Amino acid sequence: MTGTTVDGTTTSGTATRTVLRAEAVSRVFGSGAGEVRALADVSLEVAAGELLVVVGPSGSGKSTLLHLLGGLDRPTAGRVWLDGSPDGAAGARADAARELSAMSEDELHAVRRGEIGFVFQSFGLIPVLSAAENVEVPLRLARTEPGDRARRVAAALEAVGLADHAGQRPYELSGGQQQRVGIARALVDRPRVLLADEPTGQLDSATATVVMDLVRGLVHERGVAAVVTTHDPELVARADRVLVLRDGRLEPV
Ligand SMILES: Nc1ncnc2c1ncn2[C@@H]1O[C@H](COP(=O)(O)OP(=O)(O)OP(=O)(O)O)[C@@H](O)[C@H]1O
Repeated sequence: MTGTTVDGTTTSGTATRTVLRAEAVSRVFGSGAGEVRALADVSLEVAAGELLVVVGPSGSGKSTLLHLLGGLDRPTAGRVWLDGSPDGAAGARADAARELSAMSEDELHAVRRGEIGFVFQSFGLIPVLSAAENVEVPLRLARTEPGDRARRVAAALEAVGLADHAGQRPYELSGGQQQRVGIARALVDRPRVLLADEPTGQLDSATATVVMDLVRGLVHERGVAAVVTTHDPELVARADRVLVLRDGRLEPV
């Protein structure tokens, strides 16, 4: 299994690098009368440095899509690829693509830990740990050397404007600050993909805008392929591209 990336091209012809790709992905929960088709035939691509925002009403399948893209769940049909296309489309090299949806649990675990950063609506911080210790968690799991860990945690907190709050615990921080810790934690191990499920859902609209601007800046600066779901129409303006989900299907753009 290679870690090589792929060079593709967008429809506009600008050279980009596709990092994440879903091909005709469907997810059905339950069976018989209780069957729920949460996603139906969804295809998308996300490029390095691109902020893709997915909007849609409650129950339209946004979380389900993010779970499939992040290898937290497997599609009932269709495939999810990291690093481009399986068939050489758009200039991609076939041998560079890795099918997330076909990986073993161990492989998925390694990919999730090393290549994908997750941000959650409820922040997901560990209450007894300081901001710095929370950010450090992925580096500890990756067995990063302590000196390097300290440097990278400091840089990540600096990047989200929280250098002066490193020692504070989550309950001593505002909601917006807690989510900035969540973003620092998601990015500290330099993932190539960032997946954020309603990251501003618990924030007031002014704070939500600040947090989304921060995500946008970091995604562009670091060349991360990002997918963010939201209900908030204000945040759509921050997207490089917007997809609309309705009843598990992508609406035509
Ligand atoms: N584990 C599950 N078992 C059964 N049904 C599920 C499961 N997860 C999601 N669903 C159903 O799939 C559909 C899509 O749910 P999903 O959580 O993806 O929507 P969403 O767009 O993220 O909603 P929200 O904006 O309210 O978070 C819903 O009908 C939901 O009830």
